[in-house]
Amino acid sequence: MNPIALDIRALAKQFGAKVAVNNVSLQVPAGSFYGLVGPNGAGKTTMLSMATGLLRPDAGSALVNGIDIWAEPQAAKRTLGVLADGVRQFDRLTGRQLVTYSGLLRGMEREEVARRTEDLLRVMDLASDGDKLVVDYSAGMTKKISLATAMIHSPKLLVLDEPFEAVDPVSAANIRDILNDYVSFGGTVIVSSHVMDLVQRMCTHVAVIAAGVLKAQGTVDEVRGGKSLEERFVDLVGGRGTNEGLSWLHTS
Ligand SMILES: Nc1ncnc2c1ncn2[C@@H]1O[C@H](COP(=O)(O)OP(=O)(O)OP(=O)(O)O)[C@@H](O)[C@H]1O
Repeated sequence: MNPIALDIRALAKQFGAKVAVNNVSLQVPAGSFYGLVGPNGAGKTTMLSMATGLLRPDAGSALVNGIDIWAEPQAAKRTLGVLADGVRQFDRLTGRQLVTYSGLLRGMEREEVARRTEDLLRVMDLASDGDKLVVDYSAGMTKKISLATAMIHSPKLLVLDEPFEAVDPVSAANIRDILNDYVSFGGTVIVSSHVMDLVQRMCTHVAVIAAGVLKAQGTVDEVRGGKSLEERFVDLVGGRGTNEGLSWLHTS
């Protein structure tokens, strides 16, 4: 097994004059539960999109389990499951059809796909909505069905952009259990999140990114250095604003 599940090497991306990701290198150890945190617009989605073959970088490369995602996309993607942020699903399919389609697309046997699809619908608490069109799903249901499509082929590495956003607490706890179990049996998970408390409790490692630049990476304990992750995060990304607030919003 490659000791580095995701090796991000000097990735860079600019949109017009805006530098979204500025020469970021990051090593995600195999078997880790890796959190990626940063303020809004920090470049997390852009970096993960480049590292998973969704967005072509201006410079740099990314190796998934030792395979260059842009040089050998098919081989690299075989070992990878991705929950992308804001990418549209084929939402005229039902949830059951979408997960099934995702498994068949990966070249899996139909019977195995059917078995895993039912398992995934059950653990995502979507069994009774499996025959509903995805376009009619709520935001949280869409997130959960997208997660199911990312997991059906049992990849070695799961890259999940904001997997808990819009998901109810019971479903989130179920998903956390599944991911913990997956990691304890050798899988690697990368999650981006804004919830510091969750990352501190759930992850073994964390990277902090702000304004396209990597500010810190390491084990959660190394990065937080005796403080809470939230306090450390505020230190690293420049602290809280000291503006005067919105006095016109005070109604009395
Ligand atoms: N397709 C695009 N065209 C132009 N600018 C873009 C594009 N995608 C991202 N950006 C810009 O790049 C920067 C990084 O955006 P990105 O979505 O990667 O941030 P993020 O860390 O995922 O933010 P959030 O936590 O709010 O989801 C932002 O300034 C954003 O406006």
